Amino acid sequence: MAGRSPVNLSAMLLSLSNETIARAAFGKGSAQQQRFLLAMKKLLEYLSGFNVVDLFPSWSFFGEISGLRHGMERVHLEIDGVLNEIIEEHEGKKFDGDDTNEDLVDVLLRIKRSGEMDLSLTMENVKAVLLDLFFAGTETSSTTLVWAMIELIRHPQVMQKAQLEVRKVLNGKIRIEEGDIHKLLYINQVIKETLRLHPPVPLLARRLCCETVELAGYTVPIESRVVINVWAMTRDPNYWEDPEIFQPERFEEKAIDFGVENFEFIPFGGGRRICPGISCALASMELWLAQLLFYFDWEISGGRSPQELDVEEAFGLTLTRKNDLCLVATYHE
Ligand code: HEM
Repeated sequence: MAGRSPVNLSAMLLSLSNETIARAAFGKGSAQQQRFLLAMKKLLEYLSGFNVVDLFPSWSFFGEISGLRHGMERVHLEIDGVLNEIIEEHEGKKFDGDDTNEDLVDVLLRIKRSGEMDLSLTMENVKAVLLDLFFAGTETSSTTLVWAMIELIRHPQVMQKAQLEVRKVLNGKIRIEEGDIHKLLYINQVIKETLRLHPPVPLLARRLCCETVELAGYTVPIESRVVINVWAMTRDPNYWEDPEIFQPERFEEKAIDFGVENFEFIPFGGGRRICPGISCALASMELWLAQLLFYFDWEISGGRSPQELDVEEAFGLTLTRKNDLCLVATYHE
C-alpha cells in the first residue's frame, strides 16, 4: 500500500467492510464468500442506479423493455443460489457443545433447529437476515471512513492531532489492540463529527404515523408516511454552533447516547428500528481509522492543496462521495 502512487481508499475501505461482515456472517474461509460479494456488488449497482419506474410507477413496462427487471431477477437467483450453498456448508458443521467459534449462519441455524423462538424461523428468514446485514452494515461504515479521511485531509491540524493521539497511545508498540481503542478519545470525536456532517443514511426509512399528532404547529394526520431528515437535523443552527464547520472538539463535553437521548443527532436512527449494529460499527470504524493514521501519512496527489479536495455527494443506498477518494500514503517509520 505504501509508495508514491495514489491508492483508491474508497474501493479499499468498501472491500474491508465487506470482508469484515462476510467473516462475521459466514466464518473464516468460506469457499463461497467471494462469489457472494461479487453478486451483492451487482445487486447494489442495480438498486442504487436511477430507475425511471420509481418516479412513474405506472411505467412498469419500462423495467421489462430496459432489461432491468430481468437483470435483477438473474442477480437475485445468483445470490439465492450462493446463500443455499453457504447454508449447506454450515449444516454439516459439528461444534461438540462449544459455540465460541460460531458465525452468524451457525447461530441462525441453531436457533432455527431448536425452535426456541415464539415464531419459527424459516430458511427464507435466515437468508433475509443475512442480506439485511450486508445491505445495512457494509457501505455505511466504509462511506463514513471515506468522509472522515476527506475531512482530515481538508483540516491538517485535526489530522495532526488525531495522528499524535494514536501514536502516543501506542507508545512504541506496532500493533493496535482492542484495549487501545477505548483510549482514542479524539478519534472517537472525529468519527462522531464525520457522522454529523456526512450521515451515510441522511433520510431514515419512512415511518407510518399511528395517530394524528400536532407537531410544531402542523397537524400530522394518522397513517401519514413521515420521512426523518437526519442530514438537516445535524446541521440545524438551533442545536449546533457553526454547524457547517468540521470541529470534532464539539463532542469533547457532549456525551452522546445514540438514539436514546440527543435526538438532534441520530445518524443510527432511533426507536424500534434503530440500527442494531452501532457498537460493531463504532468499534470497526475506530480501529480502521486508527490504523490508517498510525501506519501512514496521507496527502493528495499532484501537489494540490487540501481545500481542492471536492466534497461532491452522490446519493445511492448511502450518501457517498461522488468520486472515489484516491490519496498518496507514506509509511510512517
Ligand atoms: C456508520 C455505520 C452505520 C450507520 C450510520 C448505520 C445507520 C443505520 C440506520 C440509520 C438504520 C435505520 C434506522 C432507523 O430507521 O431508525 C440502520 C439499520 C440497520 N443497521 Fe445500521 N448503520 C451502520 C452500520 C451498521 C453495521 C456495521 C451493521 C451490522 C453489523 C448494521 C446493521 C443494521 C441493521 C441490521 C439494520 C436494520 C435494518 C432493519 O430494520 O431492517 N449497521 N443502520
